[in-house]
Amino acid sequence: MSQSINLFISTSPKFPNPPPVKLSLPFPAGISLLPVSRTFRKTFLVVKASDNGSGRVSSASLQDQAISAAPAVADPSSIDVDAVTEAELKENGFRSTRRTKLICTIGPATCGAKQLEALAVGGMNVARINMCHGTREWHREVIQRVRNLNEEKGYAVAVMMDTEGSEIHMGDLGGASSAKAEDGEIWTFSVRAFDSPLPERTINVNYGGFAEDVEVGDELLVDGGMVRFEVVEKIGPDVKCRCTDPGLMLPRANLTFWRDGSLVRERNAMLPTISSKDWLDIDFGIAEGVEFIAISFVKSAEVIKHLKSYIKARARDGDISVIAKIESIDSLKNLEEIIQASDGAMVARGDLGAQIPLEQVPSEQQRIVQFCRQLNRPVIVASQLLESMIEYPTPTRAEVADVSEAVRQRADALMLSGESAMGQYPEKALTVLRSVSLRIEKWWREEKRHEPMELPCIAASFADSISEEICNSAAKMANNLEVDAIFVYTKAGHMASLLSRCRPDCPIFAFTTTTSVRRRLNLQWGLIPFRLSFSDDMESNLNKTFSLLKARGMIKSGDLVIAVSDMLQSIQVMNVP
Ligand SMILES: Nc1ncnc2c1ncn2[C@@H]1O[C@H](COP(=O)(O)OP(=O)(O)O)[C@@H](O)[C@H]1O
Ligand SMILES: C=C(OP(=O)(O)O)C(=O)O
Ligand SMILES: [K+]
Ligand SMILES: [Mg+2]
Repeated sequence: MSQSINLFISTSPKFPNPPPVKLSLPFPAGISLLPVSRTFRKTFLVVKASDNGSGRVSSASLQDQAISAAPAVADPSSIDVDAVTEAELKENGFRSTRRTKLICTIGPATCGAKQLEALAVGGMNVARINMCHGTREWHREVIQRVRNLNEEKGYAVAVMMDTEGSEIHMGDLGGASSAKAEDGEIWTFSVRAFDSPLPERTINVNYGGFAEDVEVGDELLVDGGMVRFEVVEKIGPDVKCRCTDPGLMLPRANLTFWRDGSLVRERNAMLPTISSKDWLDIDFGIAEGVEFIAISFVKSAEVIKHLKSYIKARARDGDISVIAKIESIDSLKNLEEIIQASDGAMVARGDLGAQIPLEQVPSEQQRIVQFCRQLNRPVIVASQLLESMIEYPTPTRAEVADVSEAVRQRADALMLSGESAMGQYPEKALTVLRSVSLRIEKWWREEKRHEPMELPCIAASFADSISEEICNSAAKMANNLEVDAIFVYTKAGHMASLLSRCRPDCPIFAFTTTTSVRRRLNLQWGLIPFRLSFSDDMESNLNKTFSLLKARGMIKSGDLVIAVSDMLQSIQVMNVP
């Protein structure tokens, strides 16, 4: 197999960032590589083109040879960054890179290789698969396509698997894509197992205790109120309901029932957070090496601890981060301990809005986002951000305002659900998230409108305290000195997340040694993750990074950089040579 490489031919051993020259391996006759014994001894070689007639001595960086070679295996002498980040840095410079991360739920509208690539180009940082829908085989193929994209194009798109959870929901409508309920119609909600096709106006309910638990007069809400019914009669396993608010019901839509204005949840509160099906899905996620597992309807910290120990005993290499979905009254009650126990949280506004009054959702969102940042846990704002774009090519003004508010709160990530899974305009929706994020971030940065946030000390040990202080100080210095970027060399990603927590004005270039940590960091605010092999010698790490990034036009001489690392307790401020 012939490998193509980029060589940077130059007349100066100081490597002044010349345009790359493409060569194929093996080298043509007459070209050889020799080490240079100067500052860049470890990374630079001289190319002697003895047959070019000029007798010119040229420099090349060995690291850069891997640039256009397939980056499938982590080459110790290269740096992994994707084309989109690279182009963004080149065109717009550091300051204007996007800080808010974007998650797309993958469904029938976006599961093809081409569509996934379009989302990656459009700025998708994390692909979410929702185990409520589709088969494991289907999800496996999606994961494989995302992995191929990463390997072939250098992206660091992480995969988040979201469990079904065991709240009450409808069945799959016997294969229909939706069902329309009209005002006054009588529908049967039943726990019986039917052969398909289902009898007319019949809905399967997944929770065996449903018919026993509901009472005549209860109000039944589909998807938090998209459609409403009133229970009129119970006949064994069948519950007859009259439609009071007509609308479209989607397969597996969530069901809640209300009595005298309050959510009834005594009995279904006994349902396990992680069902037997969820455990199988979790095994699947572990086997597929997903980066994140999001747990639906978390009620307490216990279940998170339980899952984390399960993952620790099973996951092959490294961690899978556990994200707690805050979408129930119980999760709000136990918020602090749930977030402490988790590696991140999601404000799952869809189901949350079905359990608490809608007008309480915005203040809960703000509380969860702030709390996560204080505890240094990445936080995702999810559901209905651009709901109208499932059908229309432009968002409503209200949706843009909602996205802006989440960006202004400086949540780590925004998530698309139906907009990208089954909507008409997945790429357009992603573009809206991207452009609104960029615009609002710029506005708040330029006008220094961010409210400062007290960040409590969270370190569990003295060593952790040192890291935390270094990151807090480095971020403050970065703002005061108006540096172009913070560089962090981090093996497990801890220092990178501590810097992200400070939400500095400049981007954070996070260099890490493994592709899996690189992908995990891609969920966090302001981090631009690179994979790079580095040593304990900061001097050589910096030289190596500068030459690699300069060679690709991502930084230039004179740029002001602050560097920290989890190997060395120091803060360095320097201009790129
Ligand atoms: N893997 C999939 N296969 C088929 N449809 C999907 C899939 N993932 C998502 N969808 C569709 O996209 C909609 C929105 O996705 P999401 O918000 O994740 O699910 P839900 O509506 O169940 O909470 C779903 O209702 C479903 O119609
Ligand atoms: C994100 C959510 O969960 P799901 O889409 O799995 O219902 C939500 O309820 O907002
Ligand atoms: K789910
Ligand atoms: Mg939900």
